[in-house]
Amino acid sequence: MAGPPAVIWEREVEGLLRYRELVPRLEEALGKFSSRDPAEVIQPVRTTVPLQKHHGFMGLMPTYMENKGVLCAKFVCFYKREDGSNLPSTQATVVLLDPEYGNVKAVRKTLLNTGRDPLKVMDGELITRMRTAAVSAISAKLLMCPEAEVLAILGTGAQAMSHYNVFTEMFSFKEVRVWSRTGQGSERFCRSVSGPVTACVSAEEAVRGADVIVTVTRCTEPVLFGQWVKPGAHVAAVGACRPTWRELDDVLMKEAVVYADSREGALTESGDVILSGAEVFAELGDVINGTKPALREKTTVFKSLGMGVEDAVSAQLVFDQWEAKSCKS
Ligand SMILES: NC(=O)C1=CN([C@@H]2O[C@H](COP(=O)(O)OP(=O)(O)OC[C@H]3O[C@@H](n4cnc5c(N)ncnc54)[C@H](O)[C@@H]3O)[C@@H](O)[C@H]2O)C=CC1
Ligand SMILES: O=C([O-])C1=[NH+]CCC1
Repeated sequence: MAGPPAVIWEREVEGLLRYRELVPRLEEALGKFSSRDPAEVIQPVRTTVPLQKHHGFMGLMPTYMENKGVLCAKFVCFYKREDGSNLPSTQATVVLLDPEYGNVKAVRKTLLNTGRDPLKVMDGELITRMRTAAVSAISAKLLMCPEAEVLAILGTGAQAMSHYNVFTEMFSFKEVRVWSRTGQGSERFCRSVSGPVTACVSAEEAVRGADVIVTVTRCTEPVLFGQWVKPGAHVAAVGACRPTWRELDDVLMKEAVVYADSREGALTESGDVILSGAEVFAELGDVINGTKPALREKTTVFKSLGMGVEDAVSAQLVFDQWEAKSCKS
C-alpha cells in the first residue's frame, strides 16, 4: 500500500447516500448482472466462513465491473444473535480498488493532492441496510399489484427500519403494519419511525390482507405461512440467508412465483428455496431486461440474498459523492 487509504465512516456515508440516486443505479446493476455479460459484471456467489464460536458467518463478496472500472469487495459478518443482545447482527466493510493497478498506481489527481492512496475503505453497514431495502423496493415496484394499499413488515431491527424508510419514500401505502417477536421491539420501532405505523400482536394479524409483506427477521424457522397470505400479494423475503434457515413455509414457496436477486445465490444459500424445492422463475434483472415477465397478478416472492454488485455500485456512488465534496472543500 503506497499510503493510508481513504476511509469513509458511517456518518459520512449517511450524508452521501440517498435512495433517489441509489435506486436507479441498483436497477441498472441488477439488469447488468442478469445479462451475464462478463464485461458488465463478474460476481461469484459469496464465500462464507462459519464463525461457530460466535454463532455467525463471514461472507466475502467480490465484484468486478469492467465496463464501469469498478473493483470492489465487501466483508460482511452476520450473526444469529439472541434477542436481548445489543451487539449488531450485521457488520460490514467495503473496499474499492483500482482495477488496473490493484491499489497502488492510478492515483487520481484529487487524491494525490490530499496525499491519499487510491484504496478506499468504507463502512458497509449503512450501505448494506440501504441497498438491501432499495432492492426490495425495486422488487415491489416490479411485482406488487398497482393498487397496493397495505404494507406489513415482520421484524423490527436495522433492516426493518431501512425497509420502512424506502418503502414509505417510494410508495403511498394507506397502512403500514409491523410485528416483532418482542413487544419492546415493536414499541421501539414505532417510536423511531417518522410516519404512521400500527404494531400488531401476531405475525398473522400483521400480514392478513396485506398487499406487500417484507420479512426481515433473524429466524431460522418459518415465520410467514402461505395460508395467511392474500392471493396476489408480493413478499420480499430478506432474512434466512443460509441453506438451513427459513422465513417462509413450503405452502407459500410452492404457491408463489419465486424471483431472486441471483439464481445461483438462491440455489446455494436460501433454505426457503432449497428445502421447499421451489423453482426460481426469474431474477429481478431478467424482469428489468424484459427477458422474463413480472407476474403482478400472481402471489410473488422475491428471495433476497444480497449481491456484491449491489455493494459495488453503492460504494462507487458514495465515493463519487465523497470525492466531489472533497474537491469543493
Ligand atoms: N438479503 C440481504 O441482502 C440481507 C439480509 N440480511 C438478513 O436480514 C435479517 C435481518 O437483519 P437485521 O435487521 O440487520 O437484523 P436485526 O438483528 O437488526 O433484526 C432482526 C429482527 O429479527 C427478529 N427475530 C430474531 N429472531 C426471531 C425469530 N426467531 N422469530 C421472529 N423474529 C425474530 C428480532 O427481534 C429483530 O426484530 C438477518 O437475517 C440478516 O442476516 C441482512 C443484510 C442483507
Ligand atoms: O448481502 C449481504 O450483505 C448479506 N446477506 C445476508 C447477510 C448479509
